[in-house]
Amino acid sequence: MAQSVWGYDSDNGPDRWHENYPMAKGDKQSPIEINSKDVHHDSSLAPWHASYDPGSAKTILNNGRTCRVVFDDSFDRSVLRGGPLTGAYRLRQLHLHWGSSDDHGSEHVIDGVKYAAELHMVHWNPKHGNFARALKQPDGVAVVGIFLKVGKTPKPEMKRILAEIDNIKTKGKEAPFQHFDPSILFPKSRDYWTYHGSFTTPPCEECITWILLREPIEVSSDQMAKLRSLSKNGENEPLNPLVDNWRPLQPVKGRIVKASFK
Ligand SMILES: NS(=O)(=O)c1ccc(NCc2ccco2)cc1
Ligand SMILES: [Zn+2]
Repeated sequence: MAQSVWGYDSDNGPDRWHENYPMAKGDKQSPIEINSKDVHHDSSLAPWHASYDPGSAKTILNNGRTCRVVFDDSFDRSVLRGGPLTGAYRLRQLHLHWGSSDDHGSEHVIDGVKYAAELHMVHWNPKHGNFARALKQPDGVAVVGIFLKVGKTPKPEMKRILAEIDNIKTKGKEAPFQHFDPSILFPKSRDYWTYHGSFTTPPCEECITWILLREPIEVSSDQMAKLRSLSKNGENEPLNPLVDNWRPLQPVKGRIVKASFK
């Protein structure tokens, strides 16, 4: 019987990840709840800057666990700098986590508020040579997290990603996705929280400097429904909707969350 690959179902979900990925029980795991009363305003925190080359966008895929856009990270082509980071981190991919309804789906929770989805832009530190080595370092990876809040108006900048979903409905499907600058997805404000944590999926390595944007972007309920039309299953398998691909909250274990704003 093939070992059940990790996922979000009862037999392979977050409570069992530690069986194959021991880091899942570490003391710097993500996501966490951000409680504004416990946050430290750090006036020394610099603003962060993304300079992304739209030509670095390559493909969009459904891996059965999320929808992911992949970028060319073979040189410093699309990079994130500043904020809590030292040096330029290369953009490797972006993906999302979402719920089965609009009232939940984000991984991080802010003062008890769960958003409908959370978008992650994953960057790695080239001083470590490659992504595989970077994920073994505490300063190896930086993820910008953007919350998606359901409102009356659709987010136009999400339309290209959502339009591509019809071509990647089932697990393993991939399509070209070019000429895309993901910084169009950023909200107006650059305010952020930052803390040290982990991948929110296996291998759960504690290599991430999280940069969570305070201002959510607004999407429509129809746009969320489009995201939920993705399937976990492969083309000729029974329908298994790709929803609720979020990890539950993990223990903060004394970590300090810093805010760039008062
Ligand atoms: N949700 S997330 O932003 O923390 C995140 C980001 C990237 C990975 N990558 C997983 C991986 C590690 C080695 C190969 O592939 C996993 C999770
Ligand atoms: Zn993620």
